Amino acid sequence: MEDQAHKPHRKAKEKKKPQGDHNPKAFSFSRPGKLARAAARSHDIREKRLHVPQADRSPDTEPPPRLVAIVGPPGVGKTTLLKSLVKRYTKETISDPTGPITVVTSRKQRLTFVECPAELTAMVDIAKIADVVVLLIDGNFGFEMETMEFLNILSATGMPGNVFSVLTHLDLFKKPQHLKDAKKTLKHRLWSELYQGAHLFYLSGVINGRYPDREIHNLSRFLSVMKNPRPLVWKNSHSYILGDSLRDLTHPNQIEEDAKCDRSVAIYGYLRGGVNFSLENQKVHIPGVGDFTVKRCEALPDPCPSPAQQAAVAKATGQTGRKRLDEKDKKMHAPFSDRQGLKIEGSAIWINREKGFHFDKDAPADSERGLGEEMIIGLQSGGRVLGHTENGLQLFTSGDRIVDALDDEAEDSGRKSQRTVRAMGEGDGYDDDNNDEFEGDLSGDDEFNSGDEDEESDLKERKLGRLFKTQDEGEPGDDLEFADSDSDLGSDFDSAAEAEDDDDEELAAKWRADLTERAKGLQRQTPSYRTADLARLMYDEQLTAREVLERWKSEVAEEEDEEDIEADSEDEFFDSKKEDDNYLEYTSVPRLTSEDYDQLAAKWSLDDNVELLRQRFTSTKGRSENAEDGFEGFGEDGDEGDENDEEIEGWGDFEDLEAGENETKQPEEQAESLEAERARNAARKEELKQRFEEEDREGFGKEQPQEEFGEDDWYESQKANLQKQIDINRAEFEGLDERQRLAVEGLTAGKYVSVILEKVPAEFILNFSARRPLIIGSLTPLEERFGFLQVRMRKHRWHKKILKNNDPLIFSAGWRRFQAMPMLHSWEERVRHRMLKYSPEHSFCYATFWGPFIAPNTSFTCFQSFSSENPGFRVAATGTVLSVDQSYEIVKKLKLTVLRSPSLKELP
Ligand SMILES: Nc1nc2c(ncn2[C@@H]2O[C@H](COP(=O)(O)OP(=O)(O)OP(=O)(O)O)[C@@H](O)[C@H]2O)c(=O)[nH]1
Repeated sequence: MEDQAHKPHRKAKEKKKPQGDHNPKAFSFSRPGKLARAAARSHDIREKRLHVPQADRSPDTEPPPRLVAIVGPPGVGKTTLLKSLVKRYTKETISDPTGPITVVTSRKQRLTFVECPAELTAMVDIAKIADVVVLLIDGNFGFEMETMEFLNILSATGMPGNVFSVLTHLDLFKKPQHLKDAKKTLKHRLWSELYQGAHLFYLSGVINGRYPDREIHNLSRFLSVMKNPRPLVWKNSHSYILGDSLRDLTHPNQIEEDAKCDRSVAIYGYLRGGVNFSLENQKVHIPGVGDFTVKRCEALPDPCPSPAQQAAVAKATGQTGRKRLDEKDKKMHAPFSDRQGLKIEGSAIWINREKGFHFDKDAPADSERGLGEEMIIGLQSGGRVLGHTENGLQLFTSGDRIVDALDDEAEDSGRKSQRTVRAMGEGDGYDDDNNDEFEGDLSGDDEFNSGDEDEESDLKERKLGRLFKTQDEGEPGDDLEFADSDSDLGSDFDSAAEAEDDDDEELAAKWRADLTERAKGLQRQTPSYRTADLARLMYDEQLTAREVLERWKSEVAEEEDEEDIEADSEDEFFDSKKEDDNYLEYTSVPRLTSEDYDQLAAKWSLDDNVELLRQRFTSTKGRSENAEDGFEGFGEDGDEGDENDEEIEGWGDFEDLEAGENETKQPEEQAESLEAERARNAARKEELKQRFEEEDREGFGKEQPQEEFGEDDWYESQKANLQKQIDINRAEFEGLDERQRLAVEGLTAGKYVSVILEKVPAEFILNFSARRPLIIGSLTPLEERFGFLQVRMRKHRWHKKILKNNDPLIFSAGWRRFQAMPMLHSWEERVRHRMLKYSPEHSFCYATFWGPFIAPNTSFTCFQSFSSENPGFRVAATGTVLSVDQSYEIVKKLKLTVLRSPSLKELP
């Protein structure tokens, strides 16, 4: 056979030779858009972490229970939710929860629930202390004024890390589609108020006076597992207590003699916040009551310890503790509340169900029993508590028997119809027809057509926007109106308010008269020294030394003003006052007499001296030949010469002058004093060196390697530094015994304490209601003083009225709520503050008022009235404190501010 002809092999494809350095496809992305988004997101997440590092002030021991505030409009279901949550955590039923209720929720965690009444004062106070906010919204009605007010107060005072919103009354929707729509709209509205993705829970219907267990379980899981949010600056720099019980310690005889006598009061509660609380003489403020000095503060045993805490105690004392959080471990502390028929007053009468008192009720009847035991057995007969007796309870012999006192609650299955809400005031732009229509829509009226887009959008608009309708037209616009004279203030504002204005004018005039006196007094006491002004004047070549000092102390103001300003009595307000003999010791500026001025003038007239002084500030060229002087920082370049000596001499002279010595010295004397000065400096340097060496032994002064930090490393290193300081502080206290430590360090957060206050007005006790939060907030030394505060504030866009200059406003700043009359002004051309007649409509303005000091950068909210009869949005303005001082300059007339320049030119 002939060889079979094979099909020839196909020629292999020639491989493409790589043409460039790399394959461009290998380095491209399949979906660049997605990648960009992913990169942006991971960058965002990284950036989020980078807050200004904050010292972790959480206590070493058990932290205080987290404070969960339940907030919402009246009748929205706050009490129902509180009861449901307490039942969920403790398996106990509280018929009338009042005041803070602390419950153990897990092995290490406890929560304190507090219901915030729908009063503005309570909402303002609670916003300052809440760690977690549960915001109740009637899903059937929509957002109400209280909800929006509270959210705005929260954002102004500092939003806590966790705000959970809960929609109630959802069972009142008849059609599922309406329910779905309402949920969706409310969710989006809430997200725009809080943040995208804010948690929203739904509670539908009330069974036996509580919300359905499954839904409560869901909410409670979130409450239990939430993370520790970043503490707010205000809370981290103050300590505070939310009082959960109160006792009047005043002797009964004293009250009998005079019912209105000042009381001694003990308030109990968990200590919270970032700073320690002194055992004695701690200055505190109770919102709504006033400032007090704590007589004594004592740490008490924790009435509601967490299982972990109990286990730790058991371990320390040698007893074996339980490992699991079983039913018996579930605890509650609610002294103000009525628990299962037993009212507990104060912490003195404390009955613990598990461990309070044990007796055998089945013991033979003839066995000896105390009176208390017999009463309890009587109550317990048949296993029923008061109100559960079959025959009912008869209070008076002739009275009816109350049989179903508690049955109402058991059968409470919620409302059958939509709840009525706070009515809007007249003129808010809604007629009744609209309201009716709206209610009908929401409660599932048959006419509602979910498919009709127009109507749907109408629903949304009405539901969300009806309470916050834009202001009427014709209100003053954005243009700023300046106050040119007193008569301008209020003259052309509102004809309807004219009569009121007249009164205001009178009051304002009176107030201003007082103010002038006060300002004078203050000016005399504590002149305001601003270093920025001093620096500006010092470098003004046209001024002599004397003029600089005088100007700085504002002495020239009076002379110049006399020429330029009309002789208006009120203008005295802007005059600076000459310094007086009441020169307070705490001023940091040396006192100079007129003799000193002459000496200084003589000295400064020499060009050399001026030049030398200039060098001091503008170059590092200085002395260095005498390293033993201890002034190494001034010059490293080794320039030697007489000039430097003179320079030092010059400073020596200045110091001598302070001591009152004559400036004109003989050269020998000068040389001598120079030697003495050097010797002194050498001694000081030696002492410093020794001190450093001592610290060096502990590794403090060691040469720190100059590290190059990356972005993250730098952040971490700052945090590590803070932690190091905390560790040093802790180590410092560790050597002390317990009592000493308490006396020096004070009580740390997490302790259950009693605070004893004296001279508390009787009205506090007489009008006390456990439903309102009782807060004790510590004050820093600055916050005890009064003076002028300069703030930047903005009228809230939902507040209907614009704010008028000098009109009283209620401020909520720090712990305090106080009324003040802010003088509104603008910061013109960065040179002067000029008074305004009214607040600008949509932008910030400045305001200055007399009030209690507060640290700059603290934010505040303002209200015209707290009254709930006041329809509309009550938050009038929000802002931040810029500075505090004893006097400020605000000009009223433009003339005042331009006049100075010609007089400056005349100066030599
Ligand atoms: N149908 C229905 N009724 C509810 C719902 N939530 C609460 N209620 C009822 O509304 C009434 C008022 O509830 P509360 O819990 O007392 O409301 P509150 O917010 O504590 O009221 P104030 O303390 O007066 O501010 C009670 O009768 C509840 O049964 C709900 O989701 N659906």
